[in-house]
Amino acid sequence: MELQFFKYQGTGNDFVIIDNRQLIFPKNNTKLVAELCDRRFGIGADGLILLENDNVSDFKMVYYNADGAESTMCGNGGRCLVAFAHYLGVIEKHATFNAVDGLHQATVEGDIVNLKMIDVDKIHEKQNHSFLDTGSPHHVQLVKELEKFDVQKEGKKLRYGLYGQPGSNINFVEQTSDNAFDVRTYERGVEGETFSCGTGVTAVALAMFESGKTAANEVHIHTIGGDLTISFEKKDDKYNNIFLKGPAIQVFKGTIECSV
Ligand SMILES: N[C@@H](CCC[C@H](N)C(=O)O)C(=O)O
Repeated sequence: MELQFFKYQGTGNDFVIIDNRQLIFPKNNTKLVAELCDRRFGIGADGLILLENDNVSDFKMVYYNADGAESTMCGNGGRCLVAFAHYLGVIEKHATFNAVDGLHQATVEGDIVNLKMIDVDKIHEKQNHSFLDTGSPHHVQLVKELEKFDVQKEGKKLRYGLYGQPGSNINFVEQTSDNAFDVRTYERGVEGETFSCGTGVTAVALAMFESGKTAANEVHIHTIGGDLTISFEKKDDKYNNIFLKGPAIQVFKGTIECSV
């Protein structure tokens, strides 16, 4: 079978995207998803996303990690899918779409996609880290000398050691100013460091606000792959109107022969 695909990246978090409105993609074929995401034997990506029709919104997002398993929400992937929907003409400037964690709204302006994330009502504050769910589970930990930090080794240890199954994504953070942080993320399902993680930087912004490290409700995050801005409101101990904003770019498109 010849499959048409598109490759997108959002601050270096990269995705294979497939227009599955005609339900052409074999959705239970974990091996195929992993092969397409393989950086040596496939197209190469941190994850694969299907754009599908939806009854109540502009489209539906189906997200798979690079290991081939369907997973929870992907913030950068959501932003890339909005850019793809815009490219296809499915949406104009505004979008409402359904994802595994519920309905999301987004706007597109040039290469910039601003995506509304789910509300967050619980942040677990521990001795040296926080844990919260921003659509996907995230461990947030401040470290010194982030640039030199062994994200792969320490991330893997915590991902399995502290969280077992189903595990968690692990974010290591260094504060750079009143309202800015550098972040490096170990992503479960990729089982390694990615260049950026959208639900991860969202978790960092909220955790840093909750613990008093910042008083700003617009936080700037620098990742290996680029810069993202997170804005939010806190009302009655609950975070709402959370937005994740940054670039989402089509890198290339093509076709690939695959056995299904
Ligand atoms: N890169 C994503 C997060 C993708 C999901 C994650 N790997 C998981 O399985 O929890 C993002 O931008 O949010």
